[in-house]
Amino acid sequence: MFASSFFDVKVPLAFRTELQEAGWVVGRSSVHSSVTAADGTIKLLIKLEDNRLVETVGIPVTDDKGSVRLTACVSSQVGCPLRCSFCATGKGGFSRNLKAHEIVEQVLAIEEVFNNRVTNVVFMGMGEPMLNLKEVLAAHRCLNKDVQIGQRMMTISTVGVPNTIKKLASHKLQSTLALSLHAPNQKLREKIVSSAKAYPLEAIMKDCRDYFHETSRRVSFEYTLLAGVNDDVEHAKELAELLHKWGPGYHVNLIPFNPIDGTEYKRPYRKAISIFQHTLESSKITVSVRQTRGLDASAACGQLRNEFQKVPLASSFSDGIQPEPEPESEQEPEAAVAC
Ligand SMILES: C[S@@+](CC[C@H](N)C(=O)[O-])C[C@H]1O[C@@H](n2cnc3c(N)ncnc32)[C@H](O)[C@@H]1O
Ligand code: SF4
Repeated sequence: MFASSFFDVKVPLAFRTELQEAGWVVGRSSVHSSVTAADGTIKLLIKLEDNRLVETVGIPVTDDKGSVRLTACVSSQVGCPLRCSFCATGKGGFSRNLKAHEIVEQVLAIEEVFNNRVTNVVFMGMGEPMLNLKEVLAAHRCLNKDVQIGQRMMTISTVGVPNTIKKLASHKLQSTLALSLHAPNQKLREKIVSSAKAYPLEAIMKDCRDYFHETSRRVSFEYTLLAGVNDDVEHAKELAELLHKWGPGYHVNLIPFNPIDGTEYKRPYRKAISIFQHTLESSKITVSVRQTRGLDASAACGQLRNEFQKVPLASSFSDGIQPEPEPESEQEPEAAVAC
């Protein structure tokens, strides 16, 4: 689709020289394949120099005035070692960290494919950015200084790795921190997120509060809604209480579960999503619901790569969590989302 040397063409010489002096071979990634949705969202499988594959998603959104925002959702690792119970990337296992230039290349690939400038970058693709913080920070610097993407237009998403939020805060970036919470209490979080035991909720909330105080950038909490597991009104009320205890400066982004192979989790019905949202809003919490995008095939993060690499999946449910029977409703669950 584009030449393997696109990195050489787009990235300023100074940064390339810096990388090459550090011993990195750059400009080797290429597009292996892509899936295009009716709404214009494109998911790319990027082939790295060692033939490993990572996913990158380009999401174009046109606002009321007709201007297009193009968001690149980039991967920071090949796979992920943290194995959250609902995530296809985690189920596919972990191979290695990405180098900074491999992250930057994903953004350039999206620009190439869309023939347009990327305006926003979210580190929400495959992998845990905080386990690869040095390279993520180097990529962030290059994207900001050389590819000219504003720091405020970038978001770093983490499920929480001890001591890394403080480290990120010390860099005083003007970027948003997104914390993947998924539960309003420690007990439930441990069932959904296998790494939760190592970083108790209280400590996470304290570090997020400090991040807000040090950077003045709001923290966004990602909450993947799993039917019958964490989507009850009581969970929403408990979440609102938790955020008020540690706020202000918080926002909640609800992500309806995107079905993947190898789990029994289900996507909540629209009505349940809307009740959860309104419960938070009536407690004065600002909320967004991740929009449905058109990539219904292999849309969940990591799923397309797993299909191509025929990755054997780790076992399904985390201990003790069982979905409730589907509610009787005439409404269908929403279609799958991208990224
Ligand atoms: C793929 S992770 C990458 C960034 C980081 N590792 C994290 O967990 O925040 C980005 C977001 O995707 C969400 N996610 C992963 N698999 C999902 C699925 N099957 N359905 C909905 N959201 C999912 C995660 O909860 C997380 O908030
Ligand atoms: S949700 Fe994030 S941390 Fe969890 S397995 Fe997936 S990529 Fe890793």
